[in-house]
Amino acid sequence: MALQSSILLLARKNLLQDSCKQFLIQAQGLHKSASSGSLEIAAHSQADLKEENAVPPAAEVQKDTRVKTLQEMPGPSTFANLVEFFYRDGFSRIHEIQMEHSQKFGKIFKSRFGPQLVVSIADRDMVAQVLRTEGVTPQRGNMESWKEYRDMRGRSTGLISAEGDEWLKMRSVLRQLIMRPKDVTVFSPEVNDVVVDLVKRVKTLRSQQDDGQTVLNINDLFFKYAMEGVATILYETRLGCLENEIPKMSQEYIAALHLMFSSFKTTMYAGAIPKWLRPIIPKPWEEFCSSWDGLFRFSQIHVDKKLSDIKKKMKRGEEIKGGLLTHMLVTREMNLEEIYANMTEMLLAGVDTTSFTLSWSTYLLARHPKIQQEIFEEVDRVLGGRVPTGDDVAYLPLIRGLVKETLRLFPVLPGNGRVTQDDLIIGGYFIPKGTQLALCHYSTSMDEENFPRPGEFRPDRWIRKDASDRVDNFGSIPFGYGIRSCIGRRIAELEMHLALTQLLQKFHIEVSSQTADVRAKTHGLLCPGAPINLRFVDRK
Ligand code: HEM
Repeated sequence: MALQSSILLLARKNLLQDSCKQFLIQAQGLHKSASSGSLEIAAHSQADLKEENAVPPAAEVQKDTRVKTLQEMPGPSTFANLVEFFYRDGFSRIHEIQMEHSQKFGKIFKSRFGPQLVVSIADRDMVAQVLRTEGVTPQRGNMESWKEYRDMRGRSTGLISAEGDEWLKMRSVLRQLIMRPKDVTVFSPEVNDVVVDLVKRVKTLRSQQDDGQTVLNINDLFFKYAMEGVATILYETRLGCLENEIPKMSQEYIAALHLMFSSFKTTMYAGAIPKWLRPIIPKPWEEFCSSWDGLFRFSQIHVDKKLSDIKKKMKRGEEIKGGLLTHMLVTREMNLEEIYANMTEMLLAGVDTTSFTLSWSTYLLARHPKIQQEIFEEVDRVLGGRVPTGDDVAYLPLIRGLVKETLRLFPVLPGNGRVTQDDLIIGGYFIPKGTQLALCHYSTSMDEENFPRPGEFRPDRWIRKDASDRVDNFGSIPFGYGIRSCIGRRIAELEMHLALTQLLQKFHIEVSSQTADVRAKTHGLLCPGAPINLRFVDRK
C-alpha cells in the first residue's frame, strides 16, 4: 500500500493538475485519434467541414507536425485543481477526474500542483511509447519522504522506495525468485491451505447472519486472506488472520497498515509539507513515521525469527530448506537491512491491492449470474471437484479473464507515474528530461477505442481466438509494464486464481439485498465506495 500511496500521490498530483486543464484542450482534440475525431466531425455542420477542407492540406500537415512546447500543452489551472480537490473532495474521485480531464483537454495534458508540474497521458499508444523506451532504472516519482524516514531510522530502502543502481541490484535478486509464473506455482499447496481457511471463515461469518448465508463487508475478509496469503509466501509462516482470535502481533500490524491507509491524506501531506512547517503542523509526519515504525517492526520480527531458526538448524548440521525468505537469508545477495525493507514494502504492497481485486471480482460475479455460471462450468469441466494448483490455471482461461476484466474495470492503481530519464517527444509535445508523467490507466481501460463497450463486464474478451490473437494491450496494464512493473504480480495472481476457483466450486455467489449499487472511490487505491455484502449459497 505504501507503493500505492506513492503512486497515488502522483495520481493525485496529476489529477489535481488535470483539473486545471479544462479550458484549453479543444484545439488538441481536433488532431487526436481517429475515433474521437469522428465524434467531433459528427458534431460539425457540413459548412464547417467545407471550410475546414478549404485549408490547404500542406499547411495543415505543417501545423500538425510541429513539435510543440510544454507551454502550449492544455490543462486545468492550479486554481481549478485546488477547488476540485480540496473543495469538491477530488481525492475520492481521482479516477473520474482523470476521465473528465482527458475528455476536456485531450489525451495528453499538463497540470500543476504547487511547484510540481505533471504531464498526464491517457492514450494507450503514448503510454506504450513511454514504457517501451524507458531505460534500465526507471523512476516512478519523488520518494523523498520515504527516504527521509528511512535515513532517520537508519533503515534501508526497498524495491518501492529505492532508485538507480540500488534499486537495480535488489530488483535483479527478486526478479529471479518471483517474477515468472512457474516460480510461484510451487507455493500452491501453501496458498491452498490459506484458501481452506478462507472457506471456513466464509461459513463461520455467514452463520452469524439471520439468513445464514450473507457475509457482510466482504473486503474485510479478503483483506485477511490477502495478508495471510502473501505472508505465507514472503515469510514462510502463518499469521492467524483468518482465525476467530487474531494473534496480537498480527493485529498490531493490521492497525499500522490501516493507519497508513486511513491517514492517506495526512501521509500525503507528510511529503508535501515543508520541513520547517512540521513543528506547526506535526500530525502528518508523526502518523507517517508511526505507521512505518509498525510495519518495519512486524517484518523485522518475522525475518529475525526465520534467521534464528536457520542458525539453529545449521548448528545442528541440518539441511536448510525453505522458501523465499530462507533463500534470501542464506544467499545474502541482499544485506539484512535490505531484506527487512523489501519484506516490509512487499507486504505493504501486497494486501489491499489483492483484497480489493477479490472484492470486485466476487461482486461482479454476483451481479452477473450468467457469467458466473459460464465460469463455474469451465471450472467444473476442467477440475471437477479437484483442488486446483497454479499449473491448472493455464486451462482456466475464464478464471484468468475474470481477474483481468476486474482489473480493467477497477484498476487498483488507476494511475501510475514515471519521471522521464531523457528528453522525449510524446503526442507531438517536447517533454524535457526529469518531467513527472502520470499514466492514466483508468482512462485507457475505459476507452472505447481500446475495449469495445468498455462499461460491460465481459471476462471472455480476454480469451484468445487462436495462437496469433493478441488480446493484451497497453489499454489495461494493471500491474504496470517492463522492468519496473509489479514484482508481486505472479503472487497476487496465484492467490486470486486459487481463491476464486475454489469459492466458485463451493458456492453460488449472490448480491445481498443489503448491498445496493457499489461505486468505486479512490482512497489511495481504487476501492469499493461502500461495503459489499454477498451471499454464499452452497452449491449442490
Ligand atoms: C492485484 C494485485 C496487485 C496490483 C494490481 C499491483 C499493481 C502494481 C503496480 C501498478 C505497480 C507499479 C508498476 C510500475 O510502476 O510499472 C506495482 C509495483 C509493485 N508491486 Fe504490485 N500490485 C499487486 C500486488 C502486489 C503484491 C502481492 C506484491 C508483493 C508480493 C506487490 C509488490 C509490488 C512491489 C514491491 C512493487 C514495486 C516494484 C518496483 O518498483 O520495482 N504487488 N504493483
